[in-house]
Amino acid sequence: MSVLDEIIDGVRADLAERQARVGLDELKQRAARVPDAKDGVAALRGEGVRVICEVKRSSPSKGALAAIADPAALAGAYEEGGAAVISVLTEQRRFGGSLADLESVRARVDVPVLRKDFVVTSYQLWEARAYGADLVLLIVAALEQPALVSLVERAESIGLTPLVEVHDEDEAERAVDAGARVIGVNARNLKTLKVDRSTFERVAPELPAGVVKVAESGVRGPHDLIAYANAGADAVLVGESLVTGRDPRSAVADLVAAGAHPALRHGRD
Ligand SMILES: O=C(O)c1ccccc1NCC(=O)[C@H](O)[C@H](O)COP(=O)(O)O
Repeated sequence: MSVLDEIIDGVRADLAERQARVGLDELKQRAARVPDAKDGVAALRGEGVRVICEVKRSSPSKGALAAIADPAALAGAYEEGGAAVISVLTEQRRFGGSLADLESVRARVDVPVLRKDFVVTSYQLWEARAYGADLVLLIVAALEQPALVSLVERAESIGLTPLVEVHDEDEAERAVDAGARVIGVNARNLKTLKVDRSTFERVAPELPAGVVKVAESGVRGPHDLIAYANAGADAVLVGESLVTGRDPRSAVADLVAAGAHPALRHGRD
């Protein structure tokens, strides 16, 4: 069984438990009380390379990364450093996240918030909205094409911007066919968990000009952001190097400054 399959088995078990506790109607009522979602596309497109900063406690590849006692404070530091979007991992078993993390981050920051999880049903989209997310991750490798298409449409219909994650050219084609407006190319191979930064430069040319292109994983500092930007990235998604470094606010500020350099504009759409 692959790591992805193992993670999804756990996600389905936890999901069944939550669905037994909170019905869909109750979730929708809660979502109706949350302010309208912010526009994820607008947040990720524009001058400079946008930086998506992740609240990441642990991971299947590295185990425990950081004891994040106050995810809202960390997200606040990211926002002060210039983050365009805050990504919150809500998967519990392998990443140590929760919907409570999402809710507390949402209450703290003004920038859009991404629910990063292994979404397999529309119930999880309603959860994302009910806990204040503006964007939601959909992983192509985790979904058959009809399910992907339906989740992209449902996410958009309830105001969420789907960030559709791919790992190769075939998945990129599926994401485009599903109507994704924001596509993330993840450099982390889900079978080996190894990061290969060249994945982005190989896959990104398959994506249409109008799509927002996000380079995910493996950003250790400004030099990696610059390399991704030169390969066409509109935004980068950064987790580990921010939660394991000493000063998240200044680390984000350094990334944002590197991404704002005028020379980078020539390599991007
Ligand atoms: O991080 C992992 O080990 C991992 C394993 C299996 C599926 C997903 C995984 N990570 C999710 C991510 O996509 C990253 O958290 C995100 O791109 C940030 O990457 P990094 O900056 O390298 O922490």
